[in-house]
Amino acid sequence: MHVEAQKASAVKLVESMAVSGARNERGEVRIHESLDELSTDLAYHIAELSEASVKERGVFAIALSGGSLVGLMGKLCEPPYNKTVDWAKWYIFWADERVVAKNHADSNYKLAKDGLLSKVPIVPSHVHSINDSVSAEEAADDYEFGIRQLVKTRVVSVSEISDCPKFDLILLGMGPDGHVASLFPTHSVLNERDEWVTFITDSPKPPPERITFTLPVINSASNVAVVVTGESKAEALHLAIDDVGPDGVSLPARMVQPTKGKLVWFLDKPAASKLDCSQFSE
Ligand SMILES: O=C(O)[C@H](O)[C@@H](O)[C@H](O)[C@H](O)COP(=O)(O)O
Repeated sequence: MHVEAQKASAVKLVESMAVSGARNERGEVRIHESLDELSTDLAYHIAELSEASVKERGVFAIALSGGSLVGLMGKLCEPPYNKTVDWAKWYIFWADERVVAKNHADSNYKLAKDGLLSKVPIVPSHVHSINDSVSAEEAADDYEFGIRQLVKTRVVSVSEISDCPKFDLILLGMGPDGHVASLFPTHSVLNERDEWVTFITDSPKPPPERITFTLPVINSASNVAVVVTGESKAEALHLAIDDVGPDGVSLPARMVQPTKGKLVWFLDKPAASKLDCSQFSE
């Protein structure tokens, strides 16, 4: 099938899906019938944002996370997106990374390389992975320095309201405890306001040493997509999205509140099972 025809049939497929899309002040919530539909919708969303960003800025600066997210992005490697996405304009970053060697099974870089980056024509010099041969603290400093250089050359734009980089898209997963990136509940890094990238050495989810974007950077992005699947996340998702008063305030996922950017939650039904859908408007 011709690429344009493939693109048109991808649009039709997404339009025909029974995704319940709704919004409250926590952003747009898209609940999917199956993981297959979620993956289809996610690939479509990312491809659309890439196209818009390349048109506007000539580049697409995207930050990934670890966990199940990369597997759920798999449809980007298939038609039509493997051909229609302008891969040469992509610049890849990590919203968080485990401080391990790049060939280690725990490496978020390795996960993305094996599952996505090696399957599409990304320019190798556009892949901004961490320096894995130094301490977590040095790796965080080094990563922030690298981003500062790319802000100067406008590969990453800068927020008009905070002194922060403005990524075109930051993709996050969420743990059953409500953590996003490597920002875990009650951890002091949740209060970090000065650094763009910080580090932890006591992650409750192994491995312990990690670097992570700080909340000001996440909340300065043009777009944030949080991808959450499975029943084990249902309670945390309820606290992150519903109007739960003070119960939710300290949950990292609830602190994801882009100042000017767009927030979209990609959920499957089990993850969304405890949401109070009466709060949403179409
Ligand atoms: O490196 C990491 O550990 C992550 O970036 C982390 O924040 C992950 O996204 C969530 O823990 C969700 O992971 P799952 O989707 O696999 O549950």
